[in-house]
Amino acid sequence: MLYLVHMIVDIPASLPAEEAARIKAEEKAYSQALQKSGKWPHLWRVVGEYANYSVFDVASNDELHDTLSKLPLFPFMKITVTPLAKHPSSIL
Ligand SMILES: O=C(O)C[C@H]1C=CC(=O)O1
Repeated sequence: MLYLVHMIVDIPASLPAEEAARIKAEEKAYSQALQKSGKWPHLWRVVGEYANYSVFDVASNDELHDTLSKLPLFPFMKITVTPLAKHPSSIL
C-alpha cells in the first residue's frame, strides 16, 4: 500500500545543539535504511521549509504507524498521512 506522508519538523530551540545533531544523525541512518529496503521510495524536501513529502510503500496502516513512530525526530514532527489508491486514468 502506498501512502503520501507530509512531515513538518519543529525542534525546540531549548533542545541542546549536540542532542539535536545526534537525533538528526539517527534520523538520517534510519531513513536511509528504509529507503534502501524499498519501504520509503520517495523523500522530497519542501522548498524553503524544514518539511518533506514522502511516499511510503508498506503493507498496512499498522506498519506505517509503527515505522513513523520510530522516526528519531517523531516527537518533533507534525505528520499528515494520505493513503493512495490507483487512479483509473493512470497508465503506470
Ligand atoms: O529532514 C526531514 O525532512 C526529516 C527527516 C526525514 C528524513 C530525514 O532524514 O529527516
